[in-house]
Amino acid sequence: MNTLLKFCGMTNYEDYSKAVDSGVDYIGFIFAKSKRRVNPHDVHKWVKGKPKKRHQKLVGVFVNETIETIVEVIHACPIQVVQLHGLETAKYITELKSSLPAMKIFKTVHHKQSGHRELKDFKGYVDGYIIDTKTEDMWGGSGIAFNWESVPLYTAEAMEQGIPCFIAGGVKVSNIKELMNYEPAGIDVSSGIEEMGMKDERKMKQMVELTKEKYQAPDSLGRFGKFGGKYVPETLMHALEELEDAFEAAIADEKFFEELHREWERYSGRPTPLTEAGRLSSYLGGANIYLKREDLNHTGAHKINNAIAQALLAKRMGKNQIIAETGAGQHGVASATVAARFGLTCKVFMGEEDMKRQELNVFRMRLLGAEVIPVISGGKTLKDATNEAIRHWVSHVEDTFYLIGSAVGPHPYPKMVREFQSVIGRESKEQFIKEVGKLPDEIIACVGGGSNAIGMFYPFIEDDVSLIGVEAAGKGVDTNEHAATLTKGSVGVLHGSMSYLLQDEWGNIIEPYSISAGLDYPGIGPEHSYLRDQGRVTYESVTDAEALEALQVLCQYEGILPAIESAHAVAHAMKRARELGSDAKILVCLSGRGDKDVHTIQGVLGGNEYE
Ligand SMILES: O=C(O)c1ccccc1N[C@@H]1O[C@H](COP(=O)(O)O)[C@@H](O)[C@H]1O
Repeated sequence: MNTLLKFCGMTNYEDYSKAVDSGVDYIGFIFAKSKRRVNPHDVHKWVKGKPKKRHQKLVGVFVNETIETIVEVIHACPIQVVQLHGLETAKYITELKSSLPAMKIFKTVHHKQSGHRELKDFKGYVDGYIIDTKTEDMWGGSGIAFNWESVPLYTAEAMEQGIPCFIAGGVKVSNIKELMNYEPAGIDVSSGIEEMGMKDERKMKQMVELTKEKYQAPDSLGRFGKFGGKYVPETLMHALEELEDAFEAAIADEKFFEELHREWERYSGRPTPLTEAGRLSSYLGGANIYLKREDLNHTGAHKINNAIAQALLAKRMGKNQIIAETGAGQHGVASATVAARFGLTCKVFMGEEDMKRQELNVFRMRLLGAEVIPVISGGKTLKDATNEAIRHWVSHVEDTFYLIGSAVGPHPYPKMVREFQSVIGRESKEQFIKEVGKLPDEIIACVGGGSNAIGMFYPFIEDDVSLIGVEAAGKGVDTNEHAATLTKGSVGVLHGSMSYLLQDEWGNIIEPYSISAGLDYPGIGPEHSYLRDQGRVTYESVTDAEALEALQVLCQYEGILPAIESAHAVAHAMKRARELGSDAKILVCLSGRGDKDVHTIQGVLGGNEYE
């Protein structure tokens, strides 16, 4: 579990700059009476001189200050969190919030016997707590620790309120591990990172290292252990390097994210809701199921998250033509949509078999102005469409951006798609903690190439949560008609990266099968192969019949028609809900809606039983 870390009391540009470089989550400035007190105009200059990293938040610390002064400080420098370190009351906080409605407020509670009860007074008023030692003459920054045996009580109360609780007071490199045994959500340090009145770079780095259990994949070559990499013709190497540079520069650029978030919010409709499936859960009689509603995105699935981001990247790189491959048609529709939105031309490669299964989506892509190119090689499905798209890219690499729709392909695509789809997991985490007061026990997502799953899992990878990917078992994993790559496959190279594949003993791809076009892929994103081998994610499989049954149950108990792909995740969640007790909470990524599948479903179920 990752512990949040705050470094407080920066008094000069050098110290602030070291804190930014350390990667710490929160950086604090003292605006109260203290040897560390700073002037907001200096803070403004320092931050302008060295912008913070995207995930970092700047905190202003105040003690029993007037609201007018806090507002003045906030207008003078870019603070995102106000830390109230004195005797401020809930009434005072309400007034402060009416002057600064968007501001996050952390309240310090000074430790005393049963101090955790005091947190109840601030329930609903604040966004986080700091627990610190009070000495006779200092409100904070004393370097003195309190008895950490009380830490779990504070943490539990804050968890119940769905917000983090930081432990402060006398934390040093030498005792931080001891504190971490009490599992605080966050740690706040000021004097413990100082050496002769200045912040010490080495101490900061050590603290970050001691608190973060970092999941660091892929490596600089794009490898997730032995998986991933770049297995492409020489002609594409330069294009991939150029793409990697552009992607890394974009994700370090706040402006790129500002534009991306604006598009996600105002064009696609993010954040998507978290829906408690109450009737479904009661029907199953076990765990509570929650659905992350990616089906409510513009164009009906999670695919648009990544398509918007890659299209913005294409524009940034000055490439006006995009190409895409599609199986179910959802990524094709998403690509055609963003091409229209951003004024790009779009060619979509689609297997002829999939074109028949997804006739309406083909029409929709054409309506959106895209050219849909039928692929007639191989099984005429997603693998063949991807082959054809790569072939086209090789000969048009100068002005063409290949917008890959899943976490597959050569580096940097798996990392890039994970980054852009992680919005699913980040939002879910925040929503779940807010609504349920803790993290889910299990998270379930369907896996074809694996983009909705990795987007959902990645932000939870270091948390104590079970992660389950669900593959398509088609007519059964013991038949020849399935797409269960991780359950039945072996390691090989496909579409530019190493991963598990469905292949015969000579390395020829075995045609996959699933009722859902989106899961009908013989490979899987390399990170899923890695996570499976590491044992961090468990992969299960669900048959066509089980998925269709789950689809009907979700329709009838919740009024939600899922995509057949997503119904695989729902089917496994139904199994698990029955196995787990009623205290358990399951989060399912409902990756897309089923309108596109009505024709297929009707074909299997017949039209009459629902009259
Ligand atoms: O650090 C200060 O000078 C300070 C002054 C007034 C209020 C709060 C202050 N700092 C807070 O104290 C703790 C950490 O202290 P330490 O690690 O024991 O030195 C932290 O919450 C700071 O925000």
